[in-house]
Amino acid sequence: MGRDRFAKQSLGYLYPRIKQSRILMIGAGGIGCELLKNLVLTGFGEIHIVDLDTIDLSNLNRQFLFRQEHIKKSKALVAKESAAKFNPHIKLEAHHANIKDPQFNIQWFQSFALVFNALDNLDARRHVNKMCLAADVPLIESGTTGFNGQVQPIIKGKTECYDCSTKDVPKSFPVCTIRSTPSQPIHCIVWAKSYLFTEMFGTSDEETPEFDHSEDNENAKEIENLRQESQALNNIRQSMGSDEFARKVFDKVFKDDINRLRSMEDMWKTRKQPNALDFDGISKGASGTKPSIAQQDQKAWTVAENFTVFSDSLRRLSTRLQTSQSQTGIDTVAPVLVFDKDDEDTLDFVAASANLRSIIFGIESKSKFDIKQMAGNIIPAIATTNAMTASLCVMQAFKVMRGDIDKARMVFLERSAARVINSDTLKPPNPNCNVCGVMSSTLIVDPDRATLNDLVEDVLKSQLGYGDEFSVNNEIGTLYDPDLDDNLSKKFIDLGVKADSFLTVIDDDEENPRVNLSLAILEKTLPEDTKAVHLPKKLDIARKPKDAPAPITNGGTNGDTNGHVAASFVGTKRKRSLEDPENGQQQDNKRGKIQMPSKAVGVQDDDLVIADDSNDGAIVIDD
Ligand SMILES: Nc1ncnc2c1ncn2[C@@H]1O[C@H](COP(=O)(O)OP(=O)(O)OP(=O)(O)O)[C@@H](O)[C@H]1O
Ligand SMILES: [Zn+2]
Repeated sequence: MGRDRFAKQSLGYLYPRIKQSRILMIGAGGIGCELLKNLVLTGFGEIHIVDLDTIDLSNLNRQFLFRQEHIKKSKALVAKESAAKFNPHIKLEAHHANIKDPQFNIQWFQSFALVFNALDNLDARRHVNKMCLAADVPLIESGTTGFNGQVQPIIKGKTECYDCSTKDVPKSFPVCTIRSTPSQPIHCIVWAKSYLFTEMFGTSDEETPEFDHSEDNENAKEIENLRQESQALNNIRQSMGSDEFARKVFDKVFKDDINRLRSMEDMWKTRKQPNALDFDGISKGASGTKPSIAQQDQKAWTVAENFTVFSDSLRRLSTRLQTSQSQTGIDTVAPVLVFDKDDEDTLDFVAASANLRSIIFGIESKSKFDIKQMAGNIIPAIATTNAMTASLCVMQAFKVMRGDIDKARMVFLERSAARVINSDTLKPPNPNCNVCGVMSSTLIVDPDRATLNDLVEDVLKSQLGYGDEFSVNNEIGTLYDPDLDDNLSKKFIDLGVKADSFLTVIDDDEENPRVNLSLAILEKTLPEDTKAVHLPKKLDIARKPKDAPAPITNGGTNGDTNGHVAASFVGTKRKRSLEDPENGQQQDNKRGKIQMPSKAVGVQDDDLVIADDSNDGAIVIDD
């Protein structure tokens, strides 16, 4: 019996098309492993897999294409090898890379019939959404969080895109709660992970996404105090490796800082006063406790046990940092350590430090296991949810491939609803969406000659008839508007506008503005006697609908919502959210104005100025 007999029977005329289709799957993690198995067994002819990560022990419980012997190997490559065994007739291609790498440009996306997202972060999702819109390739977006799952087919011009609705924000906490008045274990965990660990082993001037700066006026004093304390900790960091190091750190954060806080009497009128810890007393009591207590991760440790794990992990981390520092040349950037919930040394340090702080403030201590979940922002990933979601992705893909867009659905997996699987019709594109509610075109640019002025004068004003009120923006901010004409004479390359990047033209005409114009840069050497910037074909740009819903600002979507393709999971989130360094970089084209460093163009000596970066949202947890 042929292996494709049942597929042929159930898919009918679609089957030959599936067999000839070249498709792309991004992410080979929880959903990706299940999805790849489905795609291979369905018989898609050529499948490309992109994943930037390597296999971790913690993936093995649910990412069934991976085994113990694959740990530390490329997810994309191992997934390809494992899945190839299910169906030898399929051509599989693995890319161990970030989907944002320039090699994955619009032309490359255009070579696929369908794209599947099996990602875990907002930034990559938004990027793929944009690329699929630019390439006009249907995208099946998916995500899971615990028992919840969601699948969203996205088709340019016909359905909402990933960015048509606003997304959840990551949790952050007022600085004063973290620094002075913690009242929950999470406050102490954030302090240990984002403040103490970073000050000791990381780069201390990092912007901490878990700190809410939205009330910075009120918090200004707290922030100044925190800065002074950081400076003092930095001085202590210089004695890393000495016998006195553990005592110095301990006395600073668990005694001196606490005593200073205690002396601020007003603060404790309505709250329980914290109690400083005594190094010598605890150290004596901990003399019989072995560092192996750190392996007991299911129980809440005693003060002595926390002290032992704190001292031992401080020593382990110090040795690691000093070893890598000694192996680094003088000219290179000093190495730092980064918190990773799967890195035992960093987790031990954060768990013990957080618990010692909890003890000081009379807050319940947590087990290392619990702290791992909280510090890693984890809602446990559930294999069954991933498997069900992956199967729903394929079901929706069939509808898209048949051209039955009106039958395609946004599908939800939920625990709370009467039915586990629920669906909703796909909404039309939001006309005010900054990503898809736009006119798209390529812009052909001669990189040796093209200036911003060529775009503004020749193309936008002369050819397309824009008035005076409009701006030209890229991912970082505004390059041109009526009040910012300094960049006009600069070349695209000096402004960082490269091949395959995007420019957005926003019409600010008060009467009848055009929809946003998204220009994908295509570099080409053009004959000297032709214009250095031009459009490949004439554009007829629609005007913004007058009665459209309020514009989506995307303010506050600076964090990962993980599986959340729509607002239905608001309030929940999984890991990677706070660690993702690029969260939300592309969220708002108009967030800041940019003047390029003059060195690049040899005019004046301006520095890079990014102003008005005020759109980052935050959920504030009350004390
Ligand atoms: N920009 C990107 N380019 C390519 N792959 C990406 C990108 N961002 C995330 N991924 C991949 O998407 C996958 C998402 O899978 P999943 O949500 O199961 O995460 P995981 O890292 O495998 O597991 P967990 O985070 O639960 O330990 C990961 O394998 C991750 O490496
Ligand atoms: Zn959209």
